[in-house]
Amino acid sequence: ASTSTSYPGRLAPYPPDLIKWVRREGGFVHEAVKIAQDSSFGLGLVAIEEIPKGSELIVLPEHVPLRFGSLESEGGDGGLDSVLVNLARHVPEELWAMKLGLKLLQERAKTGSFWWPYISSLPETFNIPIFFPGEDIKNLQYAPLLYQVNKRCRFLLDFEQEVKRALENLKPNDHPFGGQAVDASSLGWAMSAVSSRAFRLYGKKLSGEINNDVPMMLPLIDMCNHSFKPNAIILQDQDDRDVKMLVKVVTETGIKQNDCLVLNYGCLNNDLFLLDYGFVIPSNPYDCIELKYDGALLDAASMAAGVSSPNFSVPSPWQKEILCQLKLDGEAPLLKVCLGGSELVEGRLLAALRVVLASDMETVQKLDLDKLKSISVEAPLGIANELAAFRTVIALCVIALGHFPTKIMEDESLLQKGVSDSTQLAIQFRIEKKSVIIDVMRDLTRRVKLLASKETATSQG
Ligand SMILES: C[S@@+](CC[C@H](N)C(=O)[O-])C[C@H]1O[C@@H](n2cnc3c(N)ncnc32)[C@H](O)[C@@H]1O
Repeated sequence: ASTSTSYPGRLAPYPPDLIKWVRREGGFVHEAVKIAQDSSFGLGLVAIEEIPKGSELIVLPEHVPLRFGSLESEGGDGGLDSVLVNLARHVPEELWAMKLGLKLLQERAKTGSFWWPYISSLPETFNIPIFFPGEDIKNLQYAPLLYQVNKRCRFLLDFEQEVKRALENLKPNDHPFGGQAVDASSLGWAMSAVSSRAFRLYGKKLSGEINNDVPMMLPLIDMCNHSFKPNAIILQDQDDRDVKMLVKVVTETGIKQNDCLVLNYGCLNNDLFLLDYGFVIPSNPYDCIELKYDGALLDAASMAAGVSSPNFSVPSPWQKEILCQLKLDGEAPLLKVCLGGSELVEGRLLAALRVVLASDMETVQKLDLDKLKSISVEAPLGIANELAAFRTVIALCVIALGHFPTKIMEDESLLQKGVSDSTQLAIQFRIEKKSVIIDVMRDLTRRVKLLASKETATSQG
């Protein structure tokens, strides 16, 4: 019970010891691995002694991970419920977490579930945007994320009705959730539990085929917090004795005493970290902002940047042709483009700017698209063209910054006053988005200065 007291806010006040459970089920847990309170990230796994690089930390036998079509013969009883399978068909692919969430809810409701030791130690609540008060959803101040949050909330409300209809006239024995009521809030709990803890790994799908993208919840392993500089990785291995797939966590670096064990959840932007996990990473190198490729907006930005008569709204036919190849024009275009992240300016946008701001068709057509898309290929259409393209992006950044109703300084002083957890997350999120824009502007300004000095040097020479 002494370790149980360090599980605040878990489904059961005193969940069973997860490490013991994994070992009892035939899994392996390194003796120096313990569950501990991580100062700011909830619970985490900690090494209580030094562990050398390449050591196995945790090995889960095949029947321990929880998947939609879990190997019932080993863990639970009976096959997958047909009501559950039918309900899962209503879940769009992008909300895959809800599908596995249905299975989680079923196991949560089942008396004596094989996974109860695991489920009872899951958080009782999740601080992610679908649960934010309306005011804090607005506080995010960033339209693409507001759109995603609203979409998920709407889905949960519709799905609640779908579930109610499916459960209406069922006999108690056929009820997939043991007769318990399921509403948008419990569905939201399950979707968040999965989105914040599941990993997509190799596994058998319901059809029996092996797939490398099967979402599963990995008891104990999912106590590892995230870092872009992980000291451990997940590996999958076949058991020596038979063909079962084991899931392992292995150290990637030597681990010092008292270090937390951290995995990389993925090179994700802050939108996904916030939506799925409920946290925001400061100075996240993968964070970016989304813009819509829009001729009128680009004309305005480019005029503000000093281009006398930009023609983004009415590109000439040869330019239009290239824009179609970039999927920025033509049938079913993909108009969402990004600034920031590892690319700085999304290749498709950069190529479009270079092409539409160029006047000489032949020079453009001599170059392949990959060169036009790459920021590391310097000024492929000449310095003046590159300067106009970069200045247009800087002006786009100014416009994008203007869409945020508050300045970073105001946000910071709000945070200092002390606010609720959800307000704090929303404010941190928008500070990071604005920082991305400012960083892009800073980088491009530096490039513009360098290019301008080269242009002067050339013209003087
Ligand atoms: C897979 S669980 C890890 C275990 C979790 N800390 C717990 O208490 O159960 C993922 C959750 O841990 C927290 N977390 C993990 N890494 C984090 C990080 N780098 N910054 C902030 N929170 C983090 C978030 O709440 C996230 O949703």
